[in-house]
Amino acid sequence: MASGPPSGGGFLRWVELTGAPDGPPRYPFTLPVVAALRDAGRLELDPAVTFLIGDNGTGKSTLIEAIAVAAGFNPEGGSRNFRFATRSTESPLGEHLTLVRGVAKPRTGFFLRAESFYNVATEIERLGVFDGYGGQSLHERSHGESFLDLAAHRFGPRGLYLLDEPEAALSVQGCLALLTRIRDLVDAGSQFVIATHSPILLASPDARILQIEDGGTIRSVGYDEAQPVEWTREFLADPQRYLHYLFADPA
Ligand SMILES: Nc1ncnc2c1ncn2[C@@H]1O[C@H](COP(=O)(O)OP(=O)(O)OP(=O)(O)O)[C@@H](O)[C@H]1O
Repeated sequence: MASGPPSGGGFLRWVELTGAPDGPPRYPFTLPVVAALRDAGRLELDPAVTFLIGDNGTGKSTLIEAIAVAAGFNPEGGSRNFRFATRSTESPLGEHLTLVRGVAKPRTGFFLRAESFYNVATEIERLGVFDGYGGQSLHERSHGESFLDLAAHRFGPRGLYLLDEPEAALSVQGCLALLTRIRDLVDAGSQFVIATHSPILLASPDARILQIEDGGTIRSVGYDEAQPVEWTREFLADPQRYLHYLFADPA
């Protein structure tokens, strides 16, 4: 591991929303977070690690997919060389985003979507490129093992990594392993943008945490005020009290 503070890659500096398709507004241009992005003018990214957090349905996947498409990744995930499509459901948001890039270019990169990772594993099998992924078909590994294989073997220095809920398959130990791997890759000049609900991943040192709030506003928050951290802490401090209220018969 390198000494000193993590530097990150700084490949993507910020994201701007420029325009919208003609005609009546449709998904994703109807999402409050998209309107908030337009009003804000730009979404500043950290040179090392940026998290997107927010409740279910606030638009984190939509945003990260659009950033991935604008950065040249396959909307279903994979490296920039992947061009397979099992079902075209990507939104047109990526075509309307402008990515303002830093001076350095990433040497490699990957877009990981937990929900379509099965299709990425199938594509890796079809291409027969197991060596870069730990030497074994990812279909022969558990869901969590395959995510960790990917991070350990396919992710490398000076990479741009866009991850959508990578914790979906991971145990607490798995999240801690990924946290360590992210830290090492940041020290080796990589940049991450990660949509997550995981209070463990959010502990990534010096990360920028962008929280999508009610009404779609995007606010930069500290670790302790990040919703997944605050609410998980409150629940774990007294689970019985929460269950009492949750299961109470409505009066
Ligand atoms: N292809 C689509 N067509 C229409 N609406 C969509 C489409 N995909 C997503 N949506 C809607 O857009 C909203 C944001 O979805 P998105 O998946 O981006 O949320 P999210 O913040 O990633 O949620 P989660 O935390 O549950 O993964 C949701 O209300 C969803 O129903």
